[in-house]
Amino acid sequence: CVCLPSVCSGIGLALCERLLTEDTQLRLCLACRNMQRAEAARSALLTSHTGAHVDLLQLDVGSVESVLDAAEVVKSRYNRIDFLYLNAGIMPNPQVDIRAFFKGLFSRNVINMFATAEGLLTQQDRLNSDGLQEVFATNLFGHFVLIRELEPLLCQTGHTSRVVWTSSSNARRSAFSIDDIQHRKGTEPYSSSKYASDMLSVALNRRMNGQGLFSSVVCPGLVMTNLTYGILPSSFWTLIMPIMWLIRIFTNTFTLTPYNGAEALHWLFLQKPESLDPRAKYHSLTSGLGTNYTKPRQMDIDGETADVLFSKLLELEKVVRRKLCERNADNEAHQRYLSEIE
Ligand SMILES: NC(=O)C1=CN([C@@H]2O[C@H](COP(=O)(O)OP(=O)(O)OC[C@H]3O[C@@H](n4cnc5c(N)ncnc54)[C@H](OP(=O)(O)O)[C@@H]3O)[C@@H](O)[C@H]2O)C=CC1
Ligand SMILES: CC(C)CCC[C@@H](C)[C@H]1CC[C@H]2C3=C(CC[C@]12C)[C@@]1(C)CCC(=O)C[C@@H]1CC3
Repeated sequence: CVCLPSVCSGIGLALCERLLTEDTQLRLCLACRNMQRAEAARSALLTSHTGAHVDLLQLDVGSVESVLDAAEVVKSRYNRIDFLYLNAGIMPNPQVDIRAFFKGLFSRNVINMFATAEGLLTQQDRLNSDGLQEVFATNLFGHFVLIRELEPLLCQTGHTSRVVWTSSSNARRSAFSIDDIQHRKGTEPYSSSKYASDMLSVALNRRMNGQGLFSSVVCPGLVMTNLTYGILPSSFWTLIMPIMWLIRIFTNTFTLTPYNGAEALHWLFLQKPESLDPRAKYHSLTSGLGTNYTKPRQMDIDGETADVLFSKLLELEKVVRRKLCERNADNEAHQRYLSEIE
């Protein structure tokens, strides 16, 4: 079984198409927060792959309660998970620093700026219903809790299983602080959460390879999806498309289509886990002539800090679970009270 949160659109949906083309016998489980969109994604997949086995699962990865409920359903449906693609990601209220953009345009750093958006992007985050920073909760913590809950299906004797994170070239060490893992204080929660997911992948490999669980990180490049249409309107992107094709000659990170962006995710599916580098980020790249390929680059991560992050996430998980239990007990008490005064 291949479980994919979240694939209603963009890179995730393109990956599903590619996986089904690769192996018609796959059993896919699309985990999405919006079931209408999930149904639409399933119909689209079944139109191009008649007879494919595609299940749906309701999952809001930004809510711990939803993650716990979804994990129960998965455990009741499947005996084993071979691949868990952790693809859900948000970038709320993005702001492009126009001044920094023009300054960067005439600097030596220009290619790096286009590849990583370093110094260009900030976001405004908020608290979710669990009291967590929303970007951290969605891009990292929900996935962490999901892996923890699905451990029995992922770590089975005699089998290897894979966790694959859709990270970003925007993940930057300087945006992340081990003393503020949720990025409560900064203005780059997206970059921080993606760097944290890179670290978590390293920590998972350090802890779980012995139990047959292998984690990898992917960067899809710059892809036109709902996420990028949230940064600048689609009409703008369409207008500057010729410039983007031109930039692609200098940086192969402008993969642009979801199909191209899913290259490294697809490539990883075909690799033996033992042959992969636990500290590499696998980049989807597209050449000026439109050829897709995957290239690993070493991540700027130290293993000890990655272990500290893992421990902090375990601690936070405990706290959130306790809060959830208290909230449910309160709700039950309130329901009892309401029925008594009826
Ligand atoms: N586009 C790009 O240039 C790049 C994208 N990425 C990463 O790629 C991944 C996919 O993004 P992309 O395809 O571009 O953009 P999309 O917005 O198309 O895809 C994001 C997916 O995440 C889902 N999602 C968001 N929040 C939640 C949630 N709380 N629970 C469940 N699902 C959720 C969305 O579901 P819904 O349909 O309900 O909104 C959607 O299916 C993200 O992790 C992103 O950070 C990384 C680098 C570059
Ligand atoms: C002429 C145009 C190409 C001008 C566009 C400038 C910026 C809006 C973009 C330059 C680099 C881009 C980029 C991203 C968003 C848009 C840019 C900042 C991402 C941050 C999108 C999400 C990611 O995960 C990584 C991308 C890196 C590059």
